[in-house]
Amino acid sequence: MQLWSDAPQWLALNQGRLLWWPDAFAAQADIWQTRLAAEIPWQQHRLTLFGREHDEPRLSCWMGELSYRYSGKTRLPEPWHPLVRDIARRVEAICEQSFNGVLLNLYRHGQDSMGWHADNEAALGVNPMIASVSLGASRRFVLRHASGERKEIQLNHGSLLVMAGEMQHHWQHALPKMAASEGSRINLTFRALL
Ligand SMILES: O=C(O)CCC(=O)C(=O)O
Ligand SMILES: [Fe+2]
Repeated sequence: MQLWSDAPQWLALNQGRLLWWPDAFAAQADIWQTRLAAEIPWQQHRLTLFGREHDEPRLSCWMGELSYRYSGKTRLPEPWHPLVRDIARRVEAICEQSFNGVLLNLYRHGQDSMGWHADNEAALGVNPMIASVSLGASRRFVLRHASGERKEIQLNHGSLLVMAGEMQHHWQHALPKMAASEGSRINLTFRALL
């Protein structure tokens, strides 16, 4: 599924919906990427897989007003960075929804990734809206429904993707590994915690 347009459009999914706007922040994307790469306090977190600890294959930073518990760990929030707060306000205006936290991810190269998961923590509420801004290297975002149905979106520099409706109950998503030579990518996923 690859759609190009200069206006946001809602894509109806089986049990969920997506807002996809490839050019949402095309004009600001370069400067945002440069500043966030340099100014965010990026952290290397560890994850436990089959009883063994590993570095997560990306750097990240949880920012906002509340602690966030996911994957069995509690993350204390970094205070809002002024630029991230500015991006949040723009995303809120498009989504007509307010957000009180954002998970920032830094994929340093193509071998950094995120495995299959749903953003379904209880703290996000029943049918959360999650708004994702992508900066830098274009990466494949893959979705799979419980029935086996799959979708794929190429998350390009400056794009906005919003997941909404009941999709976190029925779909998982992932950012697969690619060639190591891929450039770096920053992703911001805005969330509203209860
Ligand atoms: O990097 C992405 O586009 C996906 C990030 C994601 O799914 C998450 O942070 O929960
Ligand atoms: Fe996610």
